[in-house]
Formats: sequence, C-alpha cells, structure tokens
Amino acid sequence: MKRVHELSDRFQEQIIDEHEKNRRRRSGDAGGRGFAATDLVDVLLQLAEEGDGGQEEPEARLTRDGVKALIQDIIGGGTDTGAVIMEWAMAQLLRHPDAMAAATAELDDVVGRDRWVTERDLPALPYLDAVVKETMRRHPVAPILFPRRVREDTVVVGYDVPAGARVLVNVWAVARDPASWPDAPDAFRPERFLAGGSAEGMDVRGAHFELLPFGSGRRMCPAYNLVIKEVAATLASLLQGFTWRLPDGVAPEDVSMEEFFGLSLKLKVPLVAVAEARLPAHLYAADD
Ligand code: HEM
Repeated sequence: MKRVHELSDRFQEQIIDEHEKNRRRRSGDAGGRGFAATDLVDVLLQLAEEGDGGQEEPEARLTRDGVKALIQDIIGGGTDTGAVIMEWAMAQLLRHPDAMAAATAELDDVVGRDRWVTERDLPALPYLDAVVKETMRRHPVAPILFPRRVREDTVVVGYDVPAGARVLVNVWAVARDPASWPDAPDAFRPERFLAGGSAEGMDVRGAHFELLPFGSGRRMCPAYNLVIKEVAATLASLLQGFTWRLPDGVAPEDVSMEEFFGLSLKLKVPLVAVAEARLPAHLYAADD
C-alpha cells in the first residue's frame, strides 16, 4: 500500500511539475499578460496560487497537497467507472435481445444509418436513456456510498441514530427493494422508466432516494452529468455502429451476471461479444 502511495505521489508530482513548467513558459510567451488555463490541473494550480495571497482562511486555502488529493480523487473516481457500467449495459442487452433490438431500432428511427449518433441526439432517445438508468439501478458501480457521520441524534424510520454514528448507505439494496420497486425489482426492464411505466420520471441525479447510483447531497458524485452523457453517447455509438452477438455456442442466459466487489462493482466474468459493422464503410474511416 505504501509503495502504491509512493508511486502515485510521484506520478502526481510529475503532472504538477509539467503543468508548472508549461505555465511559466506560456505566461512568458504572453509577455507577462497572464496565463490562460487549459485544463483542470491548470485551474487548481491557479486557485492554489491565488490562495497564497493570504485573503482566505488558512484551512480553506488550496495547497499543493490539496491539488494532489483532487487529482487523485478524479483519477480514482473516473478511471474504470464508465467502462464498468458500459460492460454491465452490454451484458444485460446481450442477455435481453428484445431490449437490444428496441434500443437499436430507436437509433435507426431517430438517427438513421447515414451518420454517427452524437450527443445532440440523446434527448430524442428515451429508450436508450431507460437502458442507462436500468443498468445503473441493477448495477450501481459504488453499491455502498461513502460513509457519513451523524451530526446530531436523530430517528430514521423508527430507528434511533446517535450523533457520531457512522452510516453506510447500501444503494444496491435500496434499488432492489420491492417496497420501492414493486414491478419485478430483480428483472432488467428498461420499460419501467418509459412514459406509463412504474418508474416514469424517476431520475439518477440524487433527487429520488429509491435510485442513487451517484449518491446524493453535498458529497454526491461531482461527475454525474458528464457520466450520464458519456455512458449514453458511448452506448449509442456501440449499438448504432455494430450488430452485437454472443460467441457461437453461447446463449443469452449463459452470460454470467456474477458480481465482483472490489473498488467498484464489476462483472466477475469479463463479457465476450462479437461485433459486426452495420453502417456504410466510409463512416468507420478515421478523421484526420
Ligand atoms: C459510472 C460512473 C460513475 C458512478 C456510478 C459514480 C458514482 C459515485 C458515487 C456513488 C460517489 C459517492 C457519492 C456519495 O457518497 O454520496 C462518487 C463520488 C465521486 N466521484 Fe463518481 N461516479 C462515476 C464516475 C466518476 C467520474 C468519471 C469521476 C471523475 C471524472 C468521478 C469523480 C468522483 C469524485 C471526485 C467523487 C468524490 C466526491 C466527494 O468526496 O465529495 N466519478 N461517485
């Protein structure tokens, strides 16, 4: 653990050094007229420098260690979460050919096959949105939210919770609780989120406590807006661009849904699928 920490610390120092060098060079090029931040690390370093002016409370000041902690948070939070949720979505769609067909048909109707789907098409793709929500419900990447400490004695649904208690919220269990999800909570049914479905209007942005894949409140995932679009846009491209099938001899019900709980909740057995192009060949040519 100590060695991993040293390695990651060295990596973060290197990122900060590179940015500082670039900063000095670019502000020199601008003849001292200031420096335009081009990425998040630039912004954090700028905030740390401004904090040095001494106007802020010492504990609110961003230090070099604080910048490193934020970089670590973003790398930690953003590294495999998107890939994990994509793998769950594809596994569920391959297990449920009707859902795969419905999502693909929606893409064909709304976008067609003469161009790639883009982020701008997403609001017109309710079934795809429902697939993303249903995947996040069944497979929350972080099944237990970050621990909370209770600030004052309180009572929650008849249970006394004393001040100072550490509370863990199991969003995995909440999202399968038959009391909130009467319509087959263990089944993969994107339709429940569509107009007229039992979960119509329910969202994943922390306002509906039955479904909290990004947590809720001040410590909820700061990247949720980015992630929802990223997952939907990537899934849309995969479904529009390719026909997916399981390897020969593998039936939908053979796809293992066994979970592995490490830093995130992943598929225990990696998904293997076969892709065949379904759009005109020129659309796959790389843009220069
Ligand atoms: C499928 C994708 C993702 C899911 C499901 C997810 C989910 C979560 C959850 C449940 C939390 C804890 C919230 C709480 O306890 O209330 C969290 C925290 C966090 N996430 Fe994400 N996340 C995802 C992707 C990302 C990405 C891409 C980034 C960064 C680019 C990110 C950055 C963070 C950070 C920095 C925190 C800590 C926030 C804090 O402590 O205040 N996450 N995320």
